[in-house]
Amino acid sequence: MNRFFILYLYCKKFGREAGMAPLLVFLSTLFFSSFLCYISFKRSINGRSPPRPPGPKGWPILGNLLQLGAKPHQTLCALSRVYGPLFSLRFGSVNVIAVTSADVAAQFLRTHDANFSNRPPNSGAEHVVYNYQDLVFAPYGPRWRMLRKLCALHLFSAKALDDFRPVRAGEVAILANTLYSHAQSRREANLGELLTICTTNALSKAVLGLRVFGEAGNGASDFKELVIEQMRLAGMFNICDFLPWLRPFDLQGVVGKMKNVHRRFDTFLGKAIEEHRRADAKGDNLLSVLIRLMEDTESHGGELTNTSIKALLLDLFIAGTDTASSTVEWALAELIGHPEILKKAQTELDSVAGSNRLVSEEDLPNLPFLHAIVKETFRLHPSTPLSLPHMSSESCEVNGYHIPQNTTVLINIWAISRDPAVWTDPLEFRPSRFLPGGGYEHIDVKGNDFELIPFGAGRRMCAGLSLGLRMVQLVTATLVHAFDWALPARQRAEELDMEEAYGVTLQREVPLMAHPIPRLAQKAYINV
Ligand code: HEM
Repeated sequence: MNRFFILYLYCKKFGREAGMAPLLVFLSTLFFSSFLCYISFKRSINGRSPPRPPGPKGWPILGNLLQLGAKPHQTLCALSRVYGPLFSLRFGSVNVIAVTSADVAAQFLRTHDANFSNRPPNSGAEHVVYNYQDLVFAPYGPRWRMLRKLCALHLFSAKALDDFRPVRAGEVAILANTLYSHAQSRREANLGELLTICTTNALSKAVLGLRVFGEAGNGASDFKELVIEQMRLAGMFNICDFLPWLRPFDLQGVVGKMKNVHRRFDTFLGKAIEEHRRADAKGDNLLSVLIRLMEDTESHGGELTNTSIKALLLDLFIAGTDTASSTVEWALAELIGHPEILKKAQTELDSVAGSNRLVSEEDLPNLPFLHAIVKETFRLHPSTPLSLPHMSSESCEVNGYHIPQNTTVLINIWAISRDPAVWTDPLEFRPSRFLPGGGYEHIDVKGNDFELIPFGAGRRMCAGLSLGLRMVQLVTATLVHAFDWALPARQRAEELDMEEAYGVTLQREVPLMAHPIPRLAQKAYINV
């Protein structure tokens, strides 16, 4: 700015002395208008039109895709040490923003929540869940609202949770009984596998009125394979989602597999709907309720169709089973590695539930240390480390940066809950931090405290939070109360592998294998 002004004065002085009035007017005008242009340019850079967030340079065409590595949540956390808690990336032709601090996450999911309530397009939503007819990928609007309301009322409300309480108790008792027989025959248990069976059956009984794992003759084994295949596909990275001109080629064969899974799911769910219809949809499971509601078009404006019901059921199985079971598996692995914390939790459970029966949901309000263990597990091992992606509907300004329309936003839940600026000794498993006097007793997992958001936050936060949380608390409590745990021969607790494997949910790289050792009276395990 000073340079323009000095030049202007210089021109004025020497021009006048040389009798060059017309030239002087011309030059002064030129310099003055340049000066104004310069000012407005600087303003547009600094003020009105803010810059894009910083970020690593990418490759031509692919952008930063190749830099993500096998564990993108860890890579993005490392990049935030260089570029700060809000930085930009490019995945093929898609603009992406990564967020790694609680404050910035609150700006996206609270201050600008409405603008970020859509999900970016992806092949899974198109080919598996009936072309965005489901709840997880539905565009933010009336249909999404209707599906969310239906689930909130008939599956996740306090009344629905109470109605299905015996179902969860029954499945947890079957799990305890199975572990007891492992103990009797001195077999080690594959915890991940048994927990997936338990959570999926508890959900499928509430949703379809049947146990999809472990019962012959109802297509259950086919369904089991399907759930597993779908989870594998959901964890795969389809490069064509980011380079749309590659779509016709399906380079990784992902779309072909998705279509196959979709067809099989469709047949299974179509049959389930037919059977429920034949039985006049009299049951109290969610599918019966939805079929009854479908007849009453006024209640849903014609939006509830056979297809949207199937899409919703698919969502519930994909979103609601592995999330809960992997969290419990991590909790138990941490407890085996910290025997003094396991002991303290057992003492609390014994004092509330005794040793003649399994712990029940009615006991949960009296187990503060158990709740602290669950929170600490969600903090260190959030089951969806990058949450689900959000997308901006319009361009906007966040934290002084310009975010263009249709930008994908990845909230790194994993990095946020390990942020050393917020958490003391962030990598230590220390549940007592959530107890009174522990420094973090005010923090909850329900989307209000952005330092810990395993279920996300804002309008698109987890629809099944109430059920997921209840299930994780009950199953963890049961494993801790009913058994002591020993690792297979020669494996020492302090050497237990805690490596993560990235996928649709944050699984353990090495499945947790352990020997259950019953610690309650025998009758507690056989009353199934
Ligand atoms: C430990 C258990 C669970 C965890 C940690 C978890 C976590 C999450 C997260 C992080 C999201 C994305 C939120 C966002 O986009 O901001 C989500 C979405 C969702 N979850 Fe869960 N979840 C769990 C259990 C469940 C269960 C049991 C169900 C249903 C049976 C469920 C159904 C859903 C649905 C339908 C959505 C999409 C919501 C929408 O787009 O409006 N989740 N969950």
